[in-house]
Amino acid sequence: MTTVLKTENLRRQFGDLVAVNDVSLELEEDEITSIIGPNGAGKTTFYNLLTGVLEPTSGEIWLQKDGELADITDAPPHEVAQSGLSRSYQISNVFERLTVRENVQVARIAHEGRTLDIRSRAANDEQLNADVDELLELTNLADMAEVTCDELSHGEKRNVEIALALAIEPTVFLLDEPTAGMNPTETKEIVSLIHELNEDIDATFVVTEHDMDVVTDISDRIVVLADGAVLADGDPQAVLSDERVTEAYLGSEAV
Ligand SMILES: Nc1ncnc2c1ncn2[C@@H]1O[C@H](COP(=O)(O)OP(=O)(O)OP(=O)(O)O)[C@@H](O)[C@H]1O
Repeated sequence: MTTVLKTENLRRQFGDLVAVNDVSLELEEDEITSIIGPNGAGKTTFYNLLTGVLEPTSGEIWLQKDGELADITDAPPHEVAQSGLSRSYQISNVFERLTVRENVQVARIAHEGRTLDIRSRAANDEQLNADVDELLELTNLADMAEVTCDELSHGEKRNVEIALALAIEPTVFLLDEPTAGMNPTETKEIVSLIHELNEDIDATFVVTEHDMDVVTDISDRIVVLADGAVLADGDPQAVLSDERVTEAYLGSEAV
């Protein structure tokens, strides 16, 4: 097994409150890991640390790049993304007035713009179009490529957000509550898309999700955070039948 993302004693305090408490995790290539926990457990803070949105109080973050783990602890968000850690937000992040295709093109150009000069960009338009077509196919958006995003349903927009996150060719893909605000049909569709993507692309998925049916369906591994620390970690059945996990959720809202 190859470790693609590693945290070592990762900690974040807000004053005296320890939101993430010395979390050490190693995430393995090609696995879907769900990070769950009751409200206030530290999931969002942990994600914000991984993506460079927040600076850790202490500890380290390592991401696989070119076959080696690189220290990204102090990298700002754009550098973290450029290094291969991509995040799809639960809050809609698309340009409403652009078509689906244009949105994906913009994301792809923004990614390539960091690595190619203008002359080679122009020469690479064909490649760009091929890459965009592939991203649209992967995310089941080929049929609605020319539709402007303000005409899409909530579920369809989520697919666009996923396409945008995939445009940077991530090594690790963080999905932040992918089914939030979705109806049962949309939820089913996004779950099957996650399964398909896991087969089709070479990325490791990390998911935070409140819907436990979804968590059970998609996860190879579940990590439970409680009070900022890892309470349980491992095989979904074992973790979900762990009494400590049930207790952690007692008294908090249902997951
Ligand atoms: N910017 C902040 N300033 C102060 N306290 C914060 C801040 N952000 C988070 N916290 C606190 O840190 C703890 C962890 O919060 P966090 O949002 O990471 O949990 P969560 O697991 O994502 O919760 P939820 O499932 O409700 O979104 C909570 O006690 C929260 O109040």
